[in-house]
Amino acid sequence: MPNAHNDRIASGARNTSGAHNAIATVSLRGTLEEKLKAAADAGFASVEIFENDLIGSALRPAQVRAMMADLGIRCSLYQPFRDFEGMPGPLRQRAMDRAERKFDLMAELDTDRILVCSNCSPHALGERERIVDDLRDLGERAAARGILVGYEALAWGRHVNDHRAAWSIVKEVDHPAIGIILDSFHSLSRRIPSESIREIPGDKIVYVQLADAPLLDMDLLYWSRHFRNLPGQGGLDLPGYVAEILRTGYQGPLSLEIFNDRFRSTASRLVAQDGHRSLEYVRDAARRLLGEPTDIPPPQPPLGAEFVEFTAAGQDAVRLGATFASLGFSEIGRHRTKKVTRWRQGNVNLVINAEPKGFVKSYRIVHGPSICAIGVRVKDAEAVMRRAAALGIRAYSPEGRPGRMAMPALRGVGGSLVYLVEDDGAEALWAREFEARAQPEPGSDAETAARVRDIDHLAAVVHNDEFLSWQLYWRALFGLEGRDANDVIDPSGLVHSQALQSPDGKFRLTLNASDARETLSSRFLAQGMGGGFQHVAITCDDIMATAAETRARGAAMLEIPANYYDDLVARFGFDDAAARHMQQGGVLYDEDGAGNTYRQLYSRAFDKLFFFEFVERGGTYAGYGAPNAGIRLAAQNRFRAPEAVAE
Ligand SMILES: O=C(O)c1ccc(O)c(O)c1
Ligand SMILES: [Mg+2]
Repeated sequence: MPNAHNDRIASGARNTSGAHNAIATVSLRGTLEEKLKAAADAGFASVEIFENDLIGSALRPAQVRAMMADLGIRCSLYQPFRDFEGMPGPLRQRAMDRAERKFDLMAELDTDRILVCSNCSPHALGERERIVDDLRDLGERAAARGILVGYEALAWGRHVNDHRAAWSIVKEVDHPAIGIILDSFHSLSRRIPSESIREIPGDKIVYVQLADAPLLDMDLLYWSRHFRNLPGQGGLDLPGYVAEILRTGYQGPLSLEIFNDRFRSTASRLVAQDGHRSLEYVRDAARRLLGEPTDIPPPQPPLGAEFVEFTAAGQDAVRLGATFASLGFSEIGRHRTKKVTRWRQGNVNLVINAEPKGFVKSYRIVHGPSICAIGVRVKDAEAVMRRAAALGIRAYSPEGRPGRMAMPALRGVGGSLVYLVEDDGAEALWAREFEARAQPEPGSDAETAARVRDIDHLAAVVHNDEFLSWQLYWRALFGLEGRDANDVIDPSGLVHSQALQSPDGKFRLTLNASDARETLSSRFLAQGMGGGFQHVAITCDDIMATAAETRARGAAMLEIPANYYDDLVARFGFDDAAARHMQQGGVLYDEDGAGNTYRQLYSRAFDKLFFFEFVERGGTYAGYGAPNAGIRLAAQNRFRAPEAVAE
């Protein structure tokens, strides 16, 4: 063998075979140049070059190689090589010739690994002996070039569609240049137990591709080509899968191979950054499953929401305060040095920040009066900050004034902030930062409103492009779990909704996104210039009393139509008087079938930007009143500006 060639392969193998993060070019939007740049910028050490991305590129392979060298990344896999094994007659020779041409190309790209996916051709023969012979022949050719071939079972392969079958073939081929490629989508979509990976020695795994996916009942090929997403964004057990791979001793890259229509239209920088985050998350989660040491602190689910901060100045701040008061909140504190007030009811803290400079001012200019930050209670804020840094989540520090922060903060996905409040230090923090105002007189509104308790959940409306980013952020950093996913019917289109919550249910979020241009979610995004928190749901002990009190204080509450209450009578057997009473209060109702109940009441929106909900949970009701969401949207829709309605 010529030495120069061997050295090249050896150095290529050295740089691309160690444990690192990789991404397939098919996962990213844009030209091949844009994809490579986005991957490098996000911190990936290597890429899988997807054949079509190269074929469609104006760059010659040598130019691609030079560009990768400039960017400091490598090509760790060339893929896919299709319809190879078990071909009849002359097609077999064609497949071998085709492989030789691709090996030439791989030398130009300076990559030493190729993916052969199981044959999908109608011509493919299923005879095992022939398949084994073909792969062995390919192994000889690959070995002569210093190339490693990985055989991947596509979930819809004609004869081989299960990694256990692929492994049994590779084992029989028994050639040093032939190994297996594992792809989590193909394995987990078919519900193949991940423990089966224990049969495979780590050094026979040539490459590992990872993708999560929402749990859909769908044709495998269609599901795979359009709905894959990043580990932590779907419903497959990626940590369990990766744990089994690491257990084999596999030392190669973990690589994202995400076929997803949305990713193809989202900025490649965002997908690449999220992708890197998702791999850090899944590697860490897998190591924890194995009981191995990890470099980063574990996810800490928030113990609750300590406060919600609104940015509003001047007359907006005055109107917002009046809105809070009408909902039963009292102003109980003023910041010692800033134009910030603290409002409280039960254990719920709302903050109005009217500072004329800094982050809150910029946020206000862009988004209008809005929720610019939330404060979450955690046990150990410093550990959360370290985990965030490892996941590429930026800390927030006010320009030029580091160390002046009362509590640490992180950038959220949409640009709002997430403050971390240590659970045992919350009261001391408020006392230090805020001067208390006179407490309300006994018997005042604030007293009767003491039946109000805590923040039940926070709801965000986000751009469709960012819907999965938000999920990854909250799952990877804080260990939230995905719960109800719903499609809600808005009068102007469909809204996707996803609930996330801490394992103990103390901290909950719901995310909403819509593609339709005129849904309330979409109009919020247009009006508020981007995604963010849109509503705050607050628990109370007696929602009928809260409904009466808010109205008595003149709060603008959302009216629910009479038809809804006729339907409640029909569905749940309420008597008419009870239904009319609920109608007067604008109270919506749901039951879960096990006798647990949910009652909810909405305020009108403030400048069409955000609103409040009171909820009374009866028993262990775990949802968010999903059957009522469409009713609420229809009611809010009636308050659209007349010119918008006339469109
Ligand atoms: O959908 C496909 O054709 C395809 C190709 C290559 C892969 O690695 C894969 O997982 C799927
Ligand atoms: Mg694959």
